[in-house]
Amino acid sequence: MQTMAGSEDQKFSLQEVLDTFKLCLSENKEVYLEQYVAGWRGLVKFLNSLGSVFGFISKDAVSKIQILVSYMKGENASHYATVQSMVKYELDNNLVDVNKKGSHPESGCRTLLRLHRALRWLELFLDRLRTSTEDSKTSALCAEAYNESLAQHHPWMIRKAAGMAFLVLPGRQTFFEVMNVGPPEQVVAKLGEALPLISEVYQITEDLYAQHNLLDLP
Ligand SMILES: CCCCCCCCCCCCC/C=C/[C@@H](O)[C@H](COP(=O)(O)O)NC(=O)CCCCCCCCCCCCCCC
Repeated sequence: MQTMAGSEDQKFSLQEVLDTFKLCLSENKEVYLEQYVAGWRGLVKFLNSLGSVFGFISKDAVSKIQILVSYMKGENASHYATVQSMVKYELDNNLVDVNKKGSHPESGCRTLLRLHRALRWLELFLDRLRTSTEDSKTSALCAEAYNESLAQHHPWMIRKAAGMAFLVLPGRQTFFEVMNVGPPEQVVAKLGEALPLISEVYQITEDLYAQHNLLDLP
């Protein structure tokens, strides 16, 4: 049963997500897995607060978060401190299916890649929200961001389902309210603060994956 504290816990705040992405990078620009995952947990909260139509999306995100957490808590936990150490460890030990699915269908590398691609969608979507006007349609902003990013990795069925979910997104005003940061000007300012952080985490991961030829992991 859901307790009061439990439902409080479910409340999204953009600030909280911003904070976790801030804490994501180490001094030498490695990406801490724990904070990365925490950032996604916050985003999933947001998605859940928008209603059950988005359940199939948040379910997939949660299952990927869980896979990563199980590595982070597993016997090789020390190798799963940062994205960099995870990539090195899994590659050095042949724990990644590189060309087609085989004995490691749920490697940390391929799992994180799915979230990484979704982070690009987030970056594009938040930037559109930030520069949107009162009469902008969130569904259109979301669809544009999706088509430019994640959609290219999704089969037709998923694209169709995603497109239908976007249509029932709340309007800009409600959307901004759910972010819990105050009036629209403040939301826009917060988004301006969050975006460079998200972009940096995205770019560092992208470069790392490119360097190791991991951008097309099955
Ligand atoms: C606010 C609107 C939210 C719209 C979310 C846009 C993303 C649409 C993604 C549709 C994914 C459908 C579910 C299935 C996906 C998987 O097939 C597919 C491939 O995985 P596989 O290789 O293991 O099979 N998975 C993925 O691509 C990972 C998708 C992860 C999506 C996470 C989305 C979280 C959204 C958080 C919204 C936060 C908004 C914040 C505003 C302040």
